[in-house]
Formats: sequence, structure tokens, C-alpha cells
Amino acid sequence: MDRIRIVGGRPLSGRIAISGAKNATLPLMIASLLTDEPLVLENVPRLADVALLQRILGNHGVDVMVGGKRPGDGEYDGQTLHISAKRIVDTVAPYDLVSRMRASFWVIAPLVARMGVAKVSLPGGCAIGTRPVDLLLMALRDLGADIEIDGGYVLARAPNGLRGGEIVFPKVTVGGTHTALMAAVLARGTTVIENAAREPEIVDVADCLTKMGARISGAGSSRIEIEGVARLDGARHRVVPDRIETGTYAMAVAMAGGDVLLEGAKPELLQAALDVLAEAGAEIAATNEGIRIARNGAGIAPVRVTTEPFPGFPTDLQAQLMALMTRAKGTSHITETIFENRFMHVQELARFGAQIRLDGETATIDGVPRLKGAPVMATDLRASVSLVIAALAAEGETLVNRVYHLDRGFERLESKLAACGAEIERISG
Ligand SMILES: CC(=O)N[C@H]1[C@@H](OP(=O)(O)OP(=O)(O)OC[C@H]2O[C@@H](n3ccc(=O)[nH]c3=O)[C@H](O)[C@@H]2O)O[C@H](CO)[C@@H](O)[C@@H]1O
Ligand SMILES: C=C(OP(=O)(O)O)C(=O)O
Repeated sequence: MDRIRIVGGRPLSGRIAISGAKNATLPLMIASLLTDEPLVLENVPRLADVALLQRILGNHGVDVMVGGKRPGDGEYDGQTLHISAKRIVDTVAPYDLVSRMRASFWVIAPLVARMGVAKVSLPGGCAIGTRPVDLLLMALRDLGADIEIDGGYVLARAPNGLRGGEIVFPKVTVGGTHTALMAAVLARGTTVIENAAREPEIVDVADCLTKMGARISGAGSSRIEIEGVARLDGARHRVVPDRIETGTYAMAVAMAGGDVLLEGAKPELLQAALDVLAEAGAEIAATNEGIRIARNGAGIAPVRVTTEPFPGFPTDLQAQLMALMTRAKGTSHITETIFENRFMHVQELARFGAQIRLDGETATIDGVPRLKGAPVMATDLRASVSLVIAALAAEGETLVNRVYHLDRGFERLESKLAACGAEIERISG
């Protein structure tokens, strides 16, 4: 199993190209199931989750062709996927595939919308919480699907097609909103989604669906209205930049010190996180090329932050912020309201000498003057990268184990950081 070796203490300087967003790419790839015409996705990141979803879609009969590089393409330019779901040969998404990536459960929506039937394994819990799918199933029922759970599988049926309806989410759910949107675009009549998630990835998917001929208004607000259409066409779409990758590298620079341009990053996708970083003492400037982030000399100021659905501070940056606050001059408070168990990084950060107390959903972090490198491992994607951030500022060597979590969501993390002066390498095997 690969490991990442980091020797801390070096400031970062230079440029980091921000990849396309994992959390937009996955539902965009799944949306290809809605049409028999080709969907071309540009700026797709090279990630383990993308490769796995290619396999899952392949199982349904979808052809995915990865386009080669073109003259002028840079080292980190994303891939172009040509996806064709001309004929869906299987409407079953089996346990061994779905259990490895939760977002793959979302195939249930386009399959039932287009084929009238889908059988998809329940995804189960994961390291950050129980993560039920009751609200996704509620949305499908609201659109007329008959839902049965049997032997660990959800069987969704709508032999005469879905019909528009009113979906009122009792809590904001990204996956629920993606599911509702993908089901409603092919339903007969009008659907209204209330208390919809407003995440930029929802807007990106809605933009792509609109290019495919869907009639959607209000994406990005908490009320989305969809006028169903009989069929969708193909389209070409460029994936939005990854705001979580952007925020992660911004926190890495704030931690290590230095000055880095995050190329292609869009500040409006992560304003809440940038505000917190500014409060912590980082200098942030939006430029034509992206976001410039610097911290030179000044220490890190403590903050008080609560995770919230967009446009609030994202849960997917909570672990990274906690790593940064381990070096703050004072006491920080971070409250996690989205997932009940997203604190697996706390114990690992303690291995660097961090002082963190957990009380229910709030972590209290007493900043320490120095961290010391250690062997560490993490059980999920963002927790893993929080350990990398801590290691960048720790004295001596850190070995991060279970790198496959990082590879789910960060494209060539070690080469992006090494190019900015970090002492970081992947040890294979
Ligand atoms: C691939 C992807 O885009 N993943 C993101 C997505 O996950 P995901 O779509 O799974 O997260 P949700 O927004 O659905 O979850 C929000 C909360 O709602 C709860 N819930 C959700 C569905 C449901 O049927 N019942 C229910 O109770 C969840 O347990 C959680 O407490 O949004 C999360 C919240 O921004 C991010 O952390 C994940 O990175
Ligand atoms: C939690 C995440 O992903 P997933 O929803 O696929 O588990 C994430 O991207 O941080």
C-alpha cells in the first residue's frame, strides 16, 4: 500500500492548478444515464472515485472513452470523458460496487426515470456517519416511484414513468437534491423541490442538464422548479473547479506559510472558507487567474466556526481547518453539524502533539507552538488530507498511511505540493 512521506517546515510558493470538482463530476457522469446521446465532460479530475464510477456505469452498459491530451494542454489539465449510455443493458447496481462509493447510489434516479426500474444496493454507513438514504427514497416516492427494500437492495419501479410532484426536504441534502433533480427532468409535469441544497455542484449539474434540454429554474436557491421533458439530448460540459481542493490548498499555505496562486480557483465557490482564512491571518486576493493566498510572518489567529450547508462553511473543509487551528495562537472552536461522526482526524492529529478536546459536536482546539511528525493514518478522504496539512508544519518526518483515501479526491496531491517547495513524496508498495 502506498504511503506519503512529508518532512515539515518548508513554506510553499508558486502555483497550484485546481482540478475539476469530484463532487460535480460524479453526478454529472451519472446524469449521462438520462440520455441515449453522448455526453462530453471536460475538466474531469483523475481520481480513484472517477475510475470506480466508470466501472459502475460500464456495468449498466455505458461506454466511457477518455480523450487524449491536446497540443497546449498543461500537466494538470483535466481529462475529457466521452460518455454514451445509448443502450442500458442492466438496471442493477450491485453491492460490491455501490458499497465502495456512496455517490454511486444516485444512479437509482436516472435509471428509474429512463428505464422505469432500478435495483440498487443500499450504500451503508461510512467513517463519517450513518448516512441514510431515506430522503432520497422520499423524493423518488414523491415523483410516483414504488420503492421496496429487500435483501439490502432498493427496488424502485415506475413502469409508466415518473410524474412531477412536490418534494419538501426536511433537511438540506446534496444527494437528495441531485436525486430529485435527475428524476424530475424526465418526469411528466412540473416538480418543485423545496429546501433544496444550494451547493455549486448542484448548480453545475443543473447547468449541464439544461444544456441537455432539461427545463430547470432556481438551481442555486432553495426552491428549484423543473418542467419534465420526454427525452434529453447529449451535451458538452466543463466541470466546475473543485472548491474543496481549493480550500484545502489554501489551508495548506496558511499552515506552512508562503505565497501560492491557486490557478483556476473561483472565490465565490468558497467565500465562507476564505473569510475564515482571512480571520485566521491569511492574505487572500482574487486575481484574473485564480486566488492568491499568502501568510508571511504573522501567526495563525484562532477562529470559531460551525459547518453548514452552502453557502456556509463546508463540512468537507472541517478537518483541514482543524489541522490549521492546531498551530493557532489561542483556542479555537469548531462545530460539526452535518455529519455526526466526522471527527476521526482528532485522534490522529493528537499524534502530532495537537491539543483537541471533543464535546458532542464541538471540538475545542488549544493551539500549540509546535507539532512533531509522526506515523499517522486516516479513515476518510478529508481527514487524510488534514494530516498532510499538519505534517507540512510539523518538525521532522511524517508518514501518512492508507493513501487510497487521498487518491479518492485529490489529484496528484504530492506533485502539486512538491512543485511549491514542500518536501513530500509518495512511497509505493
Ligand atoms: C459525492 C458528494 O457530493 N458528497 C458530498 C455530499 O454527500 P451527501 O450527498 O451524502 O450528503 P447530504 O447532503 O445528503 O447529507 C447531509 C446530511 O443529511 C443526512 N441525510 C442525507 C440523506 C438522507 O436520505 N437522509 C439523511 O438523513 C446525512 O446523514 C447528513 O447528516 O454532501 C456532503 C455535505 O455537503 C459532503 O460532505 C459530501 O462530500
Ligand atoms: C464525504 C465525501 O465524499 P462522499 O460523499 O463520496 O463520501 C467528500 O467528498 O468529502
